[in-house]
Amino acid sequence: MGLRIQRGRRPVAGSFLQVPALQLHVSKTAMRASQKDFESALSQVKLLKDPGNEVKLKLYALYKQATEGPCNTPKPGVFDLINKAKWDAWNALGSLPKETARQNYVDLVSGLSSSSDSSSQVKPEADRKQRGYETLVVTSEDSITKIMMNRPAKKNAITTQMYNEIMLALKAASKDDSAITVLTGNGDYYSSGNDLSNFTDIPPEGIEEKAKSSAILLRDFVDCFIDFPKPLIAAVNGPAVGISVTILGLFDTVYASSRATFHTPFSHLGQSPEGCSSYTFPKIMGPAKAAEMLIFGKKLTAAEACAQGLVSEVFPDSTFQKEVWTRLKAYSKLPPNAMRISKQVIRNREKEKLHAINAEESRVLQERWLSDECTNAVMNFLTRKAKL
Ligand SMILES: CCCCCCCCCCC/C=C/C(=O)SCCNC(=O)CCNC(=O)[C@H](O)C(C)(C)COP(=O)(O)OP(=O)(O)OC[C@H]1O[C@@H](n2cnc3c(N)ncnc32)[C@H](O)[C@@H]1OP(=O)(O)O
Repeated sequence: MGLRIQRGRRPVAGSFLQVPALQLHVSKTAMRASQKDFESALSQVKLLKDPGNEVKLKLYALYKQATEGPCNTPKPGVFDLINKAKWDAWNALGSLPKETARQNYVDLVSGLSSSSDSSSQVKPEADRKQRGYETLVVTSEDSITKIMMNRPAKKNAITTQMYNEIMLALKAASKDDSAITVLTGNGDYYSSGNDLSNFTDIPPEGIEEKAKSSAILLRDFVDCFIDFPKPLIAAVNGPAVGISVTILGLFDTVYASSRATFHTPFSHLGQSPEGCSSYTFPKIMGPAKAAEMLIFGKKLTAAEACAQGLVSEVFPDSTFQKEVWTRLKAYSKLPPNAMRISKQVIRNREKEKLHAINAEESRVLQERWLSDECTNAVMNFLTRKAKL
């Protein structure tokens, strides 16, 4: 039997970041005295830049308290992470009077507006930042588009939202005027791979439907790397796990910090290889070394990954950023059309094959996600019984 995490209510689409108070409408039960202020705060909040999940939870809780009074809905199940966090925040307000909650909401929004006004006097660096991404920081400078995974507190685990944002960023980078594109991570990890809480966001249609849509997402995600037309470089700033490792076989160059490790523990997770690694890894490092990684989950150091051809060059961690960016700035000055055409010559004859492999790996994984082996491994992580 597959993972059957029941959700009390229909899950909010996507991640919590897309959801909360920002989209709520004014309820008829809002208080008369400062209804205008409250309505104006509700409009204002939609214009603010993302205040972060913690503040959004506060806004959500105050809104609910102001419009409905004390928390009056059943506590969501333990795996219904998003709704449980929202419920906890609302419930924590206890019997706070509606009027006070409304006033607190207005005060909170007003505080956020003034801090966002002062930060809107942007520095030049902020200008280069592309807006609209919540899980990434995307910048374009010196003919380089840099896509940085930006969930450092979660080791840059890849949520559904992050998969979608990476696809958007790659599509934009393929059309912008940069010569090369770089993927990297913020914080101590490059990425811990698929965010295992993706398994808890089960729609009312059930786990099979979730597995089906996830296989489509995975396939589309990997297709973007297969089709990316410009030189694509990974700057692996720290440990890399799962899909963040497998897709490296689709990059043109991989630079690693001496602190990086490369780990694909698919069997441990009851899963199977993706990112075309079932084809690229044996080709890069030979079938025996690839099997140790992909079947037995052997973790490679940066030096080992370099010796086996997955990594182009390893830099000491202390000078990693400086050395890599100096190198990349030099490369980005090369004639962009020549680089793009060279990439096509190197990669194009494999493209059709890679798409077929991606489709097959995604199909196999769709079944794996419904297996007991996978269910148990994910549950063990989510209930804090196991880590890699
Ligand atoms: C029905 C099917 C739906 C599936 C949808 C799938 C979509 C496509 C999937 C494509 C296939 C991809 C496969 C993979 O990538 S497999 C690899 C998955 N990754 C892992 O198993 C890593 C799990 N994490 C860990 O083992 C440890 O966190 C780690 C060793 C990485 C770091 O340990 P450390 O002790 O240093 O740090 P913490 O564990 O305290 O981590 C800090 C916080 O970050 C959270 N975290 C880290 N990694 C993940 C993750 N991958 N998923 C979810 N959360 C993660 C961790 O829980 C901590 O959070 P808190 O501070 O809130 O406790």
